[in-house]
Amino acid sequence: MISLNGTSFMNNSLSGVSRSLSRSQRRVHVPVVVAALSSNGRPGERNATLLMETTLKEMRDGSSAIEVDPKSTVGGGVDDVYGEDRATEDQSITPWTVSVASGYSLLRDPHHNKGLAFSEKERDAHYLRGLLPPVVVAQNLQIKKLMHNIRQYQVPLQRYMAMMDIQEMNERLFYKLLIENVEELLPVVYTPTVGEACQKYGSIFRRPQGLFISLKEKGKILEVLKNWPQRKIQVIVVTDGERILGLGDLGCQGMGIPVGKLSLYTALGGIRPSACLPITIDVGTNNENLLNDEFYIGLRQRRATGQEYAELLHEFMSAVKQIYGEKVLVQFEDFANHNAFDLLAKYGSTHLVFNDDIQGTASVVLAGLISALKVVGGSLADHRFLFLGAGEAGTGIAELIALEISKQTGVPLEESRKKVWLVDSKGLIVSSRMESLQHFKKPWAHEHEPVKELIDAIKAIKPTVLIGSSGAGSTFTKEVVETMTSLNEKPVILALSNPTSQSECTAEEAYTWSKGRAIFASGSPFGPVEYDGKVYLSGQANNAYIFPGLGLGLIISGAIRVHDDMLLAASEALAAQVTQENFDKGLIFPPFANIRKISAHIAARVAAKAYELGLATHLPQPENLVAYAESCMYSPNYRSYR
Ligand SMILES: O=C([O-])CC(=O)C(=O)O
Ligand SMILES: [Mg+2]
Repeated sequence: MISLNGTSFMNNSLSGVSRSLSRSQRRVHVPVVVAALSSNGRPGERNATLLMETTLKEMRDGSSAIEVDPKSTVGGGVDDVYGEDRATEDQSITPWTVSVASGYSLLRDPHHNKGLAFSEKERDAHYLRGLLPPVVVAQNLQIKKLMHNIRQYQVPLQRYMAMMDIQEMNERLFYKLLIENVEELLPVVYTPTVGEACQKYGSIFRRPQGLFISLKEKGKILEVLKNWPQRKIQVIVVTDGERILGLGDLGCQGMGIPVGKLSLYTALGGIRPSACLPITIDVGTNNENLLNDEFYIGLRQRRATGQEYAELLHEFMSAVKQIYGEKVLVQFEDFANHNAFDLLAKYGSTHLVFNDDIQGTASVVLAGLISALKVVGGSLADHRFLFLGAGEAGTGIAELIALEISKQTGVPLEESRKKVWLVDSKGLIVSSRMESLQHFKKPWAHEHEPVKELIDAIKAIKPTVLIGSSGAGSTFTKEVVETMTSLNEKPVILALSNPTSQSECTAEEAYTWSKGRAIFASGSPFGPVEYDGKVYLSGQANNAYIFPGLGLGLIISGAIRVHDDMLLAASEALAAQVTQENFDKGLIFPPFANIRKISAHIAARVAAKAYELGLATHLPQPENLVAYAESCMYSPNYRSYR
């Protein structure tokens, strides 16, 4: 018996656990939790807030509050126990955790709460009697009710807030809702609404999500990471908020992005939620509006740069590897160009890192192009590509196109790059500008006389494919689209900038101005367009197709590095999922409704590449990687608590 503040604590539950565990179960890392009992030791009066220091420390290694019926976990749900080298879920290990929660706190624990779906037996076993009204409802009915409620909100931000409330209240319900209504809810929890949520994050802020690491935490980042309740992290999405979508510097309020991206890692890629960690690094903001906004939640100072910035990021990257090991995937998201390329180059050879805006966008767009060519004809090498925007997305896509052309034709990369031209704010990137170009633009400085305007670059280069990646809205004007249409029977036009307000043109503009001839896709979603009596659908060329499956592939193979060939493999896997039926509707991407299947195929191809390149550590390689990827996916169905 241990005494703390005059209250007695006994570790009855703990000994119960030890007795119940088989030897194989003990072999895995079972989080040891000592339930705090009141002086009379009646478990009904357990109070999770009275846990001892040491217990809390152990809980940080990944504990939960509920003993789960193993029969109810098939297909996922083992988010409390983990093996050493397993994928996202471990079905070979009987899940086992110890209850530390009172019924009251159970209802407030989003990882385990089931609301009205707690069965009669569970209500008895977990001290829930009286805390819920008598009715017991199925998860499907809860979904039906919530969808009905969400549809009542006309304002997208209200829908976003409703979804965040559900996520904070009942995690499994949130994910089931999202998975089963993905096409309707993706624009709510993700692009475009998440952009508005970040802009207003200070005002709508209720409960913190994710981990905030600011300059104040310099020298203490390892300790900060230890404050996060889960230790077995598989994916981190981190931003410093400097370039949130096409909305610019939103400082600390960029947190909405890692939170949104990670909810897609789970919903679309099946990574269990407890293995996902959203992080915002706050080094200040140069956004005057935010600095003067009384509701701003971040550091009220201008951005740290140079050595101060590099040191904080380095401490972060080192701490992450120290605490989570070398197989944790760190996804850089929405960093400004000048840092994004440097971070990827600096940590690409020592950490499992991935930049979604450079590599994820590149991979999804390459997939779109591979499938567009089935409609337009020719091989990649037969086409000419012109970009508006030469930042992370533009140069990232350009490079992947060139790599794929070289792979297909065997010509050197330098030659393949000549098929690709980029326009930035100063005009066409040409060799006479070489001296003043940022390093990531230099490979694209081809021989040509200077051209200032996009429209003149189109007339000079005569591209077959036009890609917008500048973050500046309404730049594909009527004249731009008409010129592309005069040059091509089926011009491929991709307006990638996000959110909707920053899109280079709308779907309606693309179809109307091209007289229905454009092959169009956009970064933010657009609804169907009717032109001349025909309905045109447009795909969403968004990295959400790629990163969840890519992440799953890296995790199941235990990959230790991301390699360009994995991005090419992901593109090919995605393109292979586009059916004739999709093409007939004008789509060059498959519908998001099938995204979990798509992610499994992407994961399988990425994992296969990891094995082929010797970058996988989970050996032996599973025979059927698609089936294996599917079997590792988190299921949001409720588990039964004994
Ligand atoms: O978040 C999105 O929708 C796509 C993306 O990475 C960006 O625009 O930065
Ligand atoms: Mg992004």
